[in-house]
Amino acid sequence: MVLLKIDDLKVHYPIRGGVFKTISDYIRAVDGVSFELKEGETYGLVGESGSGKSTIGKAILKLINMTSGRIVFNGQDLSKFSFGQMKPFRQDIQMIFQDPYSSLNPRKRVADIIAEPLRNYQCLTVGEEKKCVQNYLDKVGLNPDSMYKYPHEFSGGQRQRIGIARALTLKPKLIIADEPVSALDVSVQAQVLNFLQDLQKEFKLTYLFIGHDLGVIRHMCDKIGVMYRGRLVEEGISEEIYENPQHIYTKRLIAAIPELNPERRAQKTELRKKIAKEYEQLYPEYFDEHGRAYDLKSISNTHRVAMP
Ligand SMILES: Nc1ncnc2c1ncn2[C@@H]1O[C@H](COP(=O)(O)OP(=O)(O)OP(=O)(O)O)[C@@H](O)[C@H]1O
Repeated sequence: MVLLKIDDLKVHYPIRGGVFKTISDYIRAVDGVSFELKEGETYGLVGESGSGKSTIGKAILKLINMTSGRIVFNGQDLSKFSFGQMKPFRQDIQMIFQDPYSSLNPRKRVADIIAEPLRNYQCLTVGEEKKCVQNYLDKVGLNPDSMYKYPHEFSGGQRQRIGIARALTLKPKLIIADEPVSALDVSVQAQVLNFLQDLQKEFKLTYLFIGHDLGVIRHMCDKIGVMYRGRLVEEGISEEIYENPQHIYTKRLIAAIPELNPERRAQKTELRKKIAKEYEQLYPEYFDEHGRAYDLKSISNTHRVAMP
């Protein structure tokens, strides 16, 4: 069964510009993206920084307003609802954020951080709430007695587990994991990824997994959608995308994965150079006069459209 269907989603952010510094332009952060996500599946959205991945996650939760398109979750068209009307659906859709250092309120104890969603949606007694928090701490592999500690008393990986526990308390159907391991040490990344897979089986979760590391995405996802400058340029079964990439940007992503085998390393470096050249020829407007690629987040000129 299809749990989430995104249909021709557009999110254009107004930006200030022009002589009078009024809002005159838009950044087409997401520009006509469609894909669907089946129950129990993990769908990976991959793409370079600024390609619009997080914007899709935020639009699903109505944290930002979409410009046009449809987002259908569990048979309900979310695009019709206001931020307030989304409340019942927020139980079913939770988000895990990229940075475990800034996504947890440093002034709140872990018990309050994890219990916050419960307090918004359920009326539990103090005892029930405590039991629930301890249960979820245990589920994410943390000591239940640590519920009275503050976030700074935990490591990055442990903090991400606290964020995961918070996301799980309302028993969601869909979890949007926005680069959940990119801020973590490589040694901790694998632990958290495997742990997310275990939770998926236990809680029958569906993941929309956002990332830019194709190695991680391949490990986690059944299907991959490759985002490029606000558009979905390629989509397919993970292995197929990996074995036979079609779009030049997907080829670049795959060529960027480090090669451990010393014999194949030289081959890969050559391939990387060849693809870089092909890319530059296809998109000369994305490079400066020295052949350096522009940073998408800082210029975004290619996203701009004049206001009608
Ligand atoms: N609130 C905002 N106002 C204006 N522009 C924004 C806003 N948020 C994002 N953008 C722009 O929209 C584009 C897409 O941003 P987004 O954060 O969705 O990309 P991303 O692929 O998730 O990047 P990253 O991997 O770095 O998180 C970028 O050009 C960004 O600068």
